[in-house]
Amino acid sequence: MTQPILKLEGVVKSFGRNEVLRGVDIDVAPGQSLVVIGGSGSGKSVMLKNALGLMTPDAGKVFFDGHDVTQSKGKTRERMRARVGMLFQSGALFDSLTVWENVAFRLIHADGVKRRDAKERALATLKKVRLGSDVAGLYPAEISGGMQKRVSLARSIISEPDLIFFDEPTTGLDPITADAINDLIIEQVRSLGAATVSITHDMASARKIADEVAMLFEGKIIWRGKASDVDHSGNEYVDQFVHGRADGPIQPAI
Ligand SMILES: Nc1ncnc2c1ncn2[C@@H]1O[C@H](COP(=O)(O)OP(=O)(O)OP(=O)(O)O)[C@@H](O)[C@H]1O
Repeated sequence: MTQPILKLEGVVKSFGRNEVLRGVDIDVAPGQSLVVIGGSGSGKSVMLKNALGLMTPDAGKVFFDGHDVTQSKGKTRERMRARVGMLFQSGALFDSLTVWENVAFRLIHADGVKRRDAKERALATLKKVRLGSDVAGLYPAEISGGMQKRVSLARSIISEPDLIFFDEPTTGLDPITADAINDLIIEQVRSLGAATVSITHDMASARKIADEVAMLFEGKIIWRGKASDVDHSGNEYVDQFVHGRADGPIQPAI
């Protein structure tokens, strides 16, 4: 089997008595697209943060391209981050920077690329997500939510990463704009040949962008399979979730 680009092995994370992750095992092959589904508060973001190194697991391991990065800091972690892109929930753009400065942020501040060259690359990347140079000089507050997501997508792909994390990429968008974002994600991820790990509540998005779907429930991955099998998984938890039923083994989070 090909070496996974990302692998979580028995990852455990608690906050006080709240045992959020209770042994998460998951791996993603290069170029593959995995979508992790799960209810509100099930620990999807915590899982992502542990994978990215923004949180350290209490137990278990995180491997990036075969290297154990669980405890890595400094240069080793930076080397991993250089190969990873991230689209945060709500876009997380810097309000005080223009669109192109947001897109080029990593190039200027981490990679030491000259401002002029970084701008050129930012403009080329914005073009890939169908945003013209007229938008590049605007501030995030001056563009729509759908455009902000496109800017975030451009920012996540500018370094041509091998692995991209998408945290709720379609949240807050109408279904048509969400679908256009999904199309852009698929197009750009394919052209990079990157692997992706996405977390979402949006089943339309999951169905569209995933090769495989995994479900997180009570701190563990309880099902994993092809996206095309998600409607007949034979798992009552998955079934309840994908059909959005309040009745079933999963209790609504209210
Ligand atoms: N830094 C933190 N300190 C304490 N508790 C935290 C922290 N981060 C997350 N949690 C807790 O971990 C649990 C899982 O949260 P998480 O945000 O991962 O859920 P989620 O599945 O991403 O939810 P949603 O789909 O609603 O975004 C919650 O109970 C949350 O309160």
